[in-house]
Amino acid sequence: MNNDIIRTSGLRKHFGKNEVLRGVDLAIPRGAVVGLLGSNGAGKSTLIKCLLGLLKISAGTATLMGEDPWNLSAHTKSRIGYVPQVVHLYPWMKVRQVIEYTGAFYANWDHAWCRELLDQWDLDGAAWIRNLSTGQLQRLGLILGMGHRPDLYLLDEPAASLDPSGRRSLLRSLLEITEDREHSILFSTHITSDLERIASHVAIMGNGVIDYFGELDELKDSVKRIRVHSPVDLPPDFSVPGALRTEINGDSAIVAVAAVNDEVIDGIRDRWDASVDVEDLNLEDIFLELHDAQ
Ligand SMILES: Nc1ncnc2c1ncn2[C@@H]1O[C@H](COP(=O)(O)OP(=O)(O)OP(=O)(O)O)[C@@H](O)[C@H]1O
Repeated sequence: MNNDIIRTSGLRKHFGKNEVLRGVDLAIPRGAVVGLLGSNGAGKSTLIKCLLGLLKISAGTATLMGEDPWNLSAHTKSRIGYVPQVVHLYPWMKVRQVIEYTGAFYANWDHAWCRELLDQWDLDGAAWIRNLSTGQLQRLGLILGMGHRPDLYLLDEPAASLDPSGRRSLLRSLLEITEDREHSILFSTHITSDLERIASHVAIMGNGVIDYFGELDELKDSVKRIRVHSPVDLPPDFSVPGALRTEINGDSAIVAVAAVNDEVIDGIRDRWDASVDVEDLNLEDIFLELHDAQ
């Protein structure tokens, strides 16, 4: 039996003529914390919904905890925690009431933990849902999606409406949850600094496919910016193997490279008699370089 909590192969989803997912291949190991990056409209929410069985895939295959998402067993459903991008709740209920109402659907609801999260996330249990701000609603949505202590968390932009202190509390809770390397998280986000703090893996989506999936550290080790200074002007066709983007300015060049290694650096030094400096990039820069290179 393989250890992947989520697996897709050639997963496609179209809405009428609009093909949003165009062959997604993904294998997420159990215990991974995966940050899903992609531009607006790239298909992140659609992928999460397909994995949950909220949308039926058009072609290809997918498994979640070894089951077909469209026919998940009740047991597997009870092990998933989903928090949608937009949280809709009953406006006539109070915060504590909606937590108790939701908890009643689960045999293993952790009431004590929910009280702790309410406290940590500064939510008033006596407040009316209709009076909550967008960020407070998102905090409550997270508690409702997590209260049954799921094994797999699918979080669609969980921090989008949170203020810095809310984001920090959420990240702390997610770090605690995943400490044991048994729980898995797939979360979409545009906030790369959050991703860098908690993710073990990164998936980058573009044009309905996964352009990159791998360990965060590996990605950061391989994509670099190099600065080349040559004694002579560099020609317009100056190129470096694996270059994502090249900016030439007389005798110097700045190049973003997908897979930097000693061979690449030595090759430039020998060919151009140039000095080469290698700079680390943060995840946001890496995402933009990979995105712009498409
Ligand atoms: N139910 C639907 N019917 C028709 N089109 C849809 C439906 N759901 C999503 N789409 C389309 O699929 C595309 C991808 O949307 P999706 O919400 O998955 O993107 P996303 O990567 O999550 O974007 P964002 O970062 O803006 O949240 C969009 O063009 C959207 O209009």
